[in-house]
Amino acid sequence: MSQIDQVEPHAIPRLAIFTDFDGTLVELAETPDGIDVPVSLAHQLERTARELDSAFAVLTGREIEDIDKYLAPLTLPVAGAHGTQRRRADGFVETVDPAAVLAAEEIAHAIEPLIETHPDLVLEAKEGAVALHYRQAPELEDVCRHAMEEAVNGIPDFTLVAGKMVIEARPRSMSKGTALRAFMQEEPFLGRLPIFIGDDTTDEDGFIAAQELGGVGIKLGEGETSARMRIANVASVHALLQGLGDIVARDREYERTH
Ligand SMILES: O=P(O)(O)OC[C@H]1O[C@H](O[C@H]2O[C@H](CO)[C@@H](O)[C@H](O)[C@H]2O)[C@H](O)[C@@H](O)[C@@H]1O
Repeated sequence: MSQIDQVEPHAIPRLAIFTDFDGTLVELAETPDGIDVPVSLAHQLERTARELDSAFAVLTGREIEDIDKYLAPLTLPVAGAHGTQRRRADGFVETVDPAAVLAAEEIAHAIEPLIETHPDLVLEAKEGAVALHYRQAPELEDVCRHAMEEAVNGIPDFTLVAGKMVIEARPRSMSKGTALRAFMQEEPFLGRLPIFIGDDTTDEDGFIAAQELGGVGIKLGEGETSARMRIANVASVHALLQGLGDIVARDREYERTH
């Protein structure tokens, strides 16, 4: 037994951890499919989730099936497509609003001709959301914004959000904030203190929700934010998750042995 194991731990609040995916758990890449996801990531997240009694969820702009593909065989609670999709901790997948699915299809359809003209743009047609990426053609940012504005014009239930080299359309009523609040009303999140870690403007709703529920938002990198805390980079996020898991494990071990 090391010296630290003999020191009585301070009672830490029971935590619920929520994290963004791109730019937070994995480094950004030129294209959505180009990300490098180390095999060790799923192992690390599995361990952190286990220490937190599964009160660990990913809130992402990607679809749930995309996250599952990158973290297989791990299946976590996930809110996908900016809160449009949600898989609860008990594995139940909520039905996506059919009106949102149809509207997203309509928006994607309207953008297709632009992609044919500019093959460097990437269109992601998701269940209930649409992303138009211009990372490989930054000079087309305004063209993309105008095209997306026109595409959502006449769909009052949808709004646009600007992320990192991407313009996304999603239902107005859905966000990472609504998803975080929904998780927090359910086991095993209920009664815990929420922490949300993210890097982008699309994470702001999540920071605000976590903080309104008494928790903390942690912003990775620079830029204006509502988050009360900051973290430097993806490696630091991995270290933080590992460290929080270690603290909870140590508390549990201390209770077991004293
Ligand atoms: O909420 P997130 O998990 O951060 O997802 C936001 C979007 O991430 C992806 O796009 C971003 O990452 C790509 C890969 O690094 C990068 O090429 C792109 O420029 C970024 O915007 C994803 O493709 C989108 O569907 C997510 O909404």
